[in-house]
Amino acid sequence: MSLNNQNVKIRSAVLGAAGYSGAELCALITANPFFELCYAFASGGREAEPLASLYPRFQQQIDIMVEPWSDAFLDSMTVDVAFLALPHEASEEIAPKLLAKGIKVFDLSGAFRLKQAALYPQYYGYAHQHPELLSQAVYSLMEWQTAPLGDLVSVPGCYPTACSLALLPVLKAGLVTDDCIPVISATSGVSGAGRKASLSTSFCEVGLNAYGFFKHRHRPEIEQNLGRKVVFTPHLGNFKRGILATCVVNLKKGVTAQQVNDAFVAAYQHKPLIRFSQKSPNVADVAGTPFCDLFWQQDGEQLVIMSAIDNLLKGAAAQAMQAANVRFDVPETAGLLPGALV
Ligand SMILES: NC(=O)C1=CN([C@@H]2O[C@H](COP(=O)(O)OP(=O)(O)OC[C@H]3O[C@@H](n4cnc5c(N)ncnc54)[C@H](OP(=O)(O)O)[C@@H]3O)[C@@H](O)[C@H]2O)C=CC1
Ligand SMILES: CC(=O)N[C@@H](CCC(=O)OP(=O)(O)O)C(=O)O
Repeated sequence: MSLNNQNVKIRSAVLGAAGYSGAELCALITANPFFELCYAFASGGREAEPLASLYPRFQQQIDIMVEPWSDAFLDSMTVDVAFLALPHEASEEIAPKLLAKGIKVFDLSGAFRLKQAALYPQYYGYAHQHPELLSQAVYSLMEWQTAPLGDLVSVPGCYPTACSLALLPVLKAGLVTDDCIPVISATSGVSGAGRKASLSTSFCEVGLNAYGFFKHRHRPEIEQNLGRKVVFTPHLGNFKRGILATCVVNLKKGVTAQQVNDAFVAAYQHKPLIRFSQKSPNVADVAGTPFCDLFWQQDGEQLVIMSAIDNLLKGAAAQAMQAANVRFDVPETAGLLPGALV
């Protein structure tokens, strides 16, 4: 389906619009001349409310009601695409119903990211109810995606986006030793945990701590992307948005700085949402933007790669928008550049 015509807008719904990444999506769709935000939904458990009342920064910018979701909308709403910014299990339940209605689905949760259903109980804590969809879902790390996106698009996780964009250039270029297990430490801002209240993410509790040692659900996703084992340790930091990932690998003997540089240039020279930093990237410089900032330092056979993204944008909503732009054959950065609405 090609709709490269601003008069025929791609009719869109956002489920989970009351949450952090869903609200960002509402803003990006509104800013995109090729898409029309037709519906915004929250869970069934609340009253309809303007998005601008849930997020006052959208006053006089986005005029849409956030409605309580019910399956009745499956029959009444007319849209081309639904963006799901829902808990994993809710996405898993709702996505097949939308697909059955002929609606393209871009899912921001982890429900369809892993190819092996057997990993879901271990890393997500539940057995997958629709394993048949895992092979159909196309994973949209767009800088590396070459296959067509299809009807069910699984948008990468925030940490896997930061880490995979950092590591894939040198891995794909064959510069890393075969037995190297990349070591990744990544710190996320608190919006990574979503808008719902919880003690561990409340203002007085958050400092800087690691969590999820070896067991975090993003570990198998990163390993699936890289094709090798990793040691992945996420951290929670006391800032609102952004992820800074530090990735360490061993290079093959004799790999030069020029070869490393060339690998990054070859991978990203035509990728508009990747920026090379001149010094260690700072989450403050990517917050509110759809960019991934990369920086690397080499000492002999050791390479450290730093990656910074906004977890809610390049790590979620902007990446979904980027994929939807490509899926519907409109400019890849429509609605994303020059700046996201924040
Ligand atoms: N936050 C982040 O940095 C990132 C998040 N993601 C993923 O995106 C998804 C959303 O995350 P986030 O925005 O943080 O989450 P939030 O907790 O901020 O928002 C979740 C939204 O989903 C709605 N919802 C919850 N359950 C249901 C249901 N059963 N049916 C319909 N709607 C429901 C909520 O409605 P209500 O408000 O009424 O409760 C809310 O609007 C998650 O899967 C997350 O893993 C992906 C990348 C990064
Ligand atoms: C700080 C924080 O809690 N971050 C979340 C990850 C963000 C997220 O929602 O995960 P997805 O990218 O898979 O959707 C976590 O560690 O579970």
